Amino acid sequence: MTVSAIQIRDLSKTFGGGRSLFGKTRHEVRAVKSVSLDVERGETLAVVGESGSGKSTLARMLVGLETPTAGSLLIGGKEAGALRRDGPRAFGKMIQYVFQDPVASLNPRKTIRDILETPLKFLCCYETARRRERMRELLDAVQMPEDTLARYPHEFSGGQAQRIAIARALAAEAEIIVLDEPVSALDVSVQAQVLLLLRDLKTRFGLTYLFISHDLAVVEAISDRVAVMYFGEVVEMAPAARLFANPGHAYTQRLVASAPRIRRE
Ligand SMILES: Nc1ncnc2c1ncn2[C@@H]1O[C@H](COP(=O)(O)OP(=O)(O)OP(=O)(O)O)[C@@H](O)[C@H]1O
Repeated sequence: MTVSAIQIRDLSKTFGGGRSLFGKTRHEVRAVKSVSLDVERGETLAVVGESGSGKSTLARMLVGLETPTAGSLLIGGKEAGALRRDGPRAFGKMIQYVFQDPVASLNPRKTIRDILETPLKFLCCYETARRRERMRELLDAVQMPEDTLARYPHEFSGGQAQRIAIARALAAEAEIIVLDEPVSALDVSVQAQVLLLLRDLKTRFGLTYLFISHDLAVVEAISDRVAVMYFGEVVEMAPAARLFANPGHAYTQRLVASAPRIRRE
């Protein structure tokens, strides 16, 4: 039996509630409500929904940036908490995260060499020569020139910076990458290039993507299956072609009806 890349069961996250230090009742937000889904190895599963539907909270729980209130989460068949207790190295080799704002996600005081070398030192390549070789391979994979290494994040456009952030995520050779609105901050023409790159990398390295987006045109261009979130719940889950041709849930129908379209190659 093949093990799913990610297995989520009844996962919930509630923010707030209880009382503040000063005794005031804190407003409770149920950001994610009992979500269950599997991400199969080698697929791109998109999680789509409008702002506030809980997509990012779900993604952040996957990579340990938020702690679930309830439910279970298996990554590569292993319980996520146990995997984290094995240490950041074991966890980082299983799953990586790419943020929406590429420039903000790269430390402005560090050169790209430092940014790429840190995970390599930590996760895999203990020899300097091997690290140099890996950095060249990583830049080549994201189609950036070698002189990128000596420069700083602010010297790059948003699209270039996102390529560097993707290279950093690839450094650990993790099979699963969570991409949280990775092209939302980019111009439409640059979006298309980065989406093509992501598709190429997925095939080349046998990656699995969980792709968070509010943008249905982007989702249609990249995903194999789509989960639709609405007020913290997954209300529909279907292969992308079927969902766009024949949306089932009333909310999905509204989303699809109002979205512009990008054609698949
Ligand atoms: N740290 C937090 N504390 C309190 N409430 C939060 C926190 N993070 C998220 N929320 C709330 O949880 C709900 C879901 O937010 P989330 O960011 O997951 O949605 P989203 O679909 O990713 O939207 P967006 O695309 O705008 O980020 C929202 O109501 C949000 O205000």
